[in-house]
Amino acid sequence: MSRKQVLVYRELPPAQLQRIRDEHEVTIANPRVAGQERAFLDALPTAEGLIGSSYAIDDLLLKLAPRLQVISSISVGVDKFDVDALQQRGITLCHTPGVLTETVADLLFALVLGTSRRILELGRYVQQGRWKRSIGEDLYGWDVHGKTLGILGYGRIGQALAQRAALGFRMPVLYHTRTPVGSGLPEGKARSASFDEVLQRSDFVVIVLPLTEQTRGMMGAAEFARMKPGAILINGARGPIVQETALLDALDSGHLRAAGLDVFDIEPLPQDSPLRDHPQILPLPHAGSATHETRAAMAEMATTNLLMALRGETPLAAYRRG
Ligand SMILES: NC(=O)C1=CN([C@@H]2O[C@H](COP(=O)(O)OP(=O)(O)OC[C@H]3O[C@@H](n4cnc5c(N)ncnc54)[C@H](OP(=O)(O)O)[C@@H]3O)[C@@H](O)[C@H]2O)C=CC1
Ligand SMILES: O=CC(=O)O
Repeated sequence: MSRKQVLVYRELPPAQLQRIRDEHEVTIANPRVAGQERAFLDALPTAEGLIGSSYAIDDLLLKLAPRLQVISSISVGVDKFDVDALQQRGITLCHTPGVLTETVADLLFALVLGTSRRILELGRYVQQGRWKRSIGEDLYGWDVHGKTLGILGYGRIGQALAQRAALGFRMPVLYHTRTPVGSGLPEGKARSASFDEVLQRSDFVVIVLPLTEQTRGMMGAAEFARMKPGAILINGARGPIVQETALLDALDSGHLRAAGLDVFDIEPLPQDSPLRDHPQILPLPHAGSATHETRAAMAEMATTNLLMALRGETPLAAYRRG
């Protein structure tokens, strides 16, 4: 089999890089790192395979890469890619579903606990030397067990989150999804509900949807107004699903109690963003899948996808719009 040109546009563990080098010629250039964008653009005209993530690959960029056969994303979400343009050009898009599901669900549940029990605020209180006597009501949190958890998007991660909530914390679960799906839980633990019912009845609304034309901006002022007073919003999906200004208004007015955000409209979050230091926001740096074990598994799966597709084999996970 002939060796092909592979452009690696995000860091890969050495073992995975070596697997690619064993079969192909490799160029490493991360366009998000200062000084590497030129090398990235220069490598596109000859690139036959691309592996990386977190960088928009649109039609304009694809025009610069006429030999491209495969893109392997080190992510499950594929919103950074112009999927229609890829399909028209016959380029295979691979991603990493499944290997990160449980890890992301763990982090989403950490945001549920962290917002309601005010973990960030209480930790800072101790670190700043302000803990001089037993804390009072002004620092109390709110119970999580027994509260209603609403999930927008009931796919792999949504269902893993529901298991934690329903079985571990006795939380009634309401879920909203596009295609009807069973709860996967014992009778009475979770049920499907309309978008409105999830908003109106849930104490926590967790977003685990893909970013698409239908979901972009889906949570705005009208949707926050329909949420229960004192409810908490968790966004573990993609920033642009939430209208950030409307969220700030809903928090500042006191209608929503708190928000746990792993994702933002612009990432990394700009230094002057009002979401960065907001007292009711628990912000994380898009860390859903960021454990040693899971990032290693994602890199391995993405590398396997790339190598299989370049050999003409069916990769472990090729993405096609349904
Ligand atoms: N914070 C982080 O670090 C991470 C974030 N993510 C985000 O989580 C998302 C979900 O991942 P995963 O669970 O593996 O994906 P899945 O494809 O398994 O689940 C997505 C679910 O959303 C549903 N859905 C899609 N569009 C709509 C809509 N318009 N209205 C209602 N439901 C809809 C899907 O239904 P249907 O079957 O009908 O399409 C499906 O049930 C990813 O796309 C990514 O954006 C993922 C990993 C890490
Ligand atoms: O956000 C991460 C992903 O895998 O998608």
